[in-house]
Amino acid sequence: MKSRFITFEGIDGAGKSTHIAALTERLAQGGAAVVNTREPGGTVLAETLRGLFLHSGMDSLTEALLVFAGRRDHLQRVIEPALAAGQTVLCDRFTDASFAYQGAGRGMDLSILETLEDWVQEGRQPDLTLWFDLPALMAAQRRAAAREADRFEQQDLEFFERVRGGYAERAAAAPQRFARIDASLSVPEVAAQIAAVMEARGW
Ligand SMILES: Nc1ncnc2c1ncn2[C@@H]1O[C@H](COP(=O)(O)OP(=O)(O)O)[C@@H](O)[C@H]1O
Ligand SMILES: Cc1cn([C@H]2C[C@H](O)[C@@H](COP(=O)(O)OP(=O)(O)O)O2)c(=O)[nH]c1=O
Repeated sequence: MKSRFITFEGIDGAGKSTHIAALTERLAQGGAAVVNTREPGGTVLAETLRGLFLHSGMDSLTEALLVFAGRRDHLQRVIEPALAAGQTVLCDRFTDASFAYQGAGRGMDLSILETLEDWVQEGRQPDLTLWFDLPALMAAQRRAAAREADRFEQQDLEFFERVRGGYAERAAAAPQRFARIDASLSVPEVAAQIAAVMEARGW
């Protein structure tokens, strides 16, 4: 079976988790072997780094080094073996998040992130990135209703609008890979957009 690497991106509270579950079921019904994973995290080592990343204060370069170290381990131990076995990998966040959060959000030099991306991924890119786009205010309202904020989620609306802009830049630079989903709509409407993207690819 043909492997597929699909990533889910967007600001916190955009609806990624909600739709990963639904897409997993849809793909599994179609006979795909689906691997669900996430970043930061996805391996024992990377989950340890995730704990540090989410809960300790640090500068943006340190954040990027931690998250790309975890990504390397995640690629080697989980993502590449699954793709080699013809499986479908659904990953909640990947490198676009580093460009959006550390780059656009925290102002880190994008050329350093590009270098890390080249070193760590050795050319590997997602086959499809579903970008859940919605205004920062709406995402904050959904988060507030749902859960307690972690270190990143406590940032202000301006930060999340910058992150959103970072995703928009990545999407413009890779229009074949990215599909923008209007995440401000209802859950069924968002699900319909995702289904249309998948159908357009024959998936
Ligand atoms: N389209 C939607 N409309 C309204 N609420 C939504 C929608 N999608 C998700 N939610 C709710 O918003 C909150 C954040 O969604 P979640 O899927 O956890 O986002 P993420 O994984 O992107 O942070 C959850 O309480 C979820 O039930
Ligand atoms: C993958 C990645 C995530 N992050 C941030 C985005 C999120 O705020 C946080 C991950 O938290 P997580 O709880 O996984 O996100 P979500 O709210 O979508 O469930 O880490 C980065 O800053 N850089 C990265 O490279």
